[in-house]
Amino acid sequence: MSDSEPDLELLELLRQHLAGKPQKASEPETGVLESAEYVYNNSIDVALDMRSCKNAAKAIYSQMQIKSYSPATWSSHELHPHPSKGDKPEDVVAFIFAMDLLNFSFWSEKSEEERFAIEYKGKKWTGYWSLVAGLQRALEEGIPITDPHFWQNEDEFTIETLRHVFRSATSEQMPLLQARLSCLREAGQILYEKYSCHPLHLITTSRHSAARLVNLLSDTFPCFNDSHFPLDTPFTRRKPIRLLKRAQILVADLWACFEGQGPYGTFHDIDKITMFADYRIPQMLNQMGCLQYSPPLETAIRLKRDIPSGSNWEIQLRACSIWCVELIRREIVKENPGAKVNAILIDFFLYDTIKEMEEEGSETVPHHRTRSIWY
Ligand SMILES: Nc1nc2c(c(CN[C@H]3C=C[C@H](O)[C@@H]3O)cn2[C@@H]2O[C@H](COP(=O)(O)O)[C@@H](O)[C@H]2O)c(=O)[nH]1
Repeated sequence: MSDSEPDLELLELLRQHLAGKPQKASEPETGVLESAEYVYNNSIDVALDMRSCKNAAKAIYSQMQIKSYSPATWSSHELHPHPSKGDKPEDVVAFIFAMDLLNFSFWSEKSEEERFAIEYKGKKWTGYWSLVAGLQRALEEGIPITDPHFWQNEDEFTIETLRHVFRSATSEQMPLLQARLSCLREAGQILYEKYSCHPLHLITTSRHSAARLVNLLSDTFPCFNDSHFPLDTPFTRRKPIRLLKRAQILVADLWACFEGQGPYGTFHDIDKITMFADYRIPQMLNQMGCLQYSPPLETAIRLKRDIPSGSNWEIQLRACSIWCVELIRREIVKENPGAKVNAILIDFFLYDTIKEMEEEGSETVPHHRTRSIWY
């Protein structure tokens, strides 16, 4: 956490101490939506087309209804663990924590046949699903890849172990393998020091607040702290731009997996979670006409040029996408009072839809190329 940011937990404790009695401390906020709106209001390379957003809201909501999108959609994916599939809840929590520590940067410039892929259950899995398949396969092979004790064991858990866990069915290896090892090592050390070596204790510390858990993750684990002071940028604000993609998707995965219930899925403020700023949703929003690029940015994306992590373009792409999904969400709720829709379910729908389009080969503009551990 940067020095200029107040420690929300400390502020809460201070308030209660000064009051001499526990009082309802102000509910924590993640600051992501505020960051997104700020960047949107200062963007010159990314804009939102309001008519397309309005049309998208109608189309998205009707499709979500037809496909009955709900938190249960999460466990319907064959690779995701779930108590109904015989997995112990505590093991599911450990799986989701390990998965979202590593849930980044699977894109490849190779062809569909040559790109990094994991063979599991008789299928070749690519992208995000290669991560899930690799973790499931490792567990079946008796490698405790979701156990923070194992992550700290420098003799047993080496780069070779991780290479084996994510061994590819093609000549291309999983990207950023060393960075993934560092994420697990760091998280294992911090969990050991502060949370009795299990992510369960992080969740109980958050007292069923999604925002507090997101802040806890980004304040405690540097590899979850997806905040940036944009580089060459007109943004003059003092505070970092908070996007917190993997911290937020971790909370969302817990909420969706446990369907908003029980000790690990109940979050009274789950609607504070925004869309997860990755490389797929901006692509889908652009495909729907909602997100518009300046000519130089459009050219860079179409030519698949590297767009550096933390750069002005990249921050605008990700933050404006968060704001775009927020406007779509507001439009859906305005047109359908009482609709059971939040940014998480809209996001899940958009991700699944762009993946179907990728499968059908109907993407028209590529996703942007940024190689980073943040998404
Ligand atoms: N915003 C957003 N980003 C998501 C997901 C998911 C998968 N979530 C599942 C859970 C419930 C849903 O129904 C999904 O089936 C992965 N990603 C991100 O995308 C990138 C991987 O892309 P590709 O290489 O093409 O697979 C990478 O940054 C990864 O972190 C999502 O839902 N939303």
